[in-house]
Amino acid sequence: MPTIRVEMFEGRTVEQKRALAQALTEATVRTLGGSPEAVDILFYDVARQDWATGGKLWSDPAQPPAG
Ligand SMILES: O=C(O)C/C=C/C(=O)C(=O)O
Repeated sequence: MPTIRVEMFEGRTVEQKRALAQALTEATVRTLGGSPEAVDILFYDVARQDWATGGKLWSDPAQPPAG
């Protein structure tokens, strides 16, 4: 069964997660076939202090551009 992991910043509402789960499930069935009951969606809420991009934590204040 397809299992889709969604890692995103914490703070999304349960309504947003419900809507995203529905949309991802529909897209998966449309693309791969099978039944919606075979699709699992796992949500992982990540704190901004636990996520870095380009070597910078998302919880840290943005730096002004150099120059
Ligand atoms: O919006 C989120 O929940 C996570 C976003 C991450 C990024 O925008 C990124 O890693 O660049």
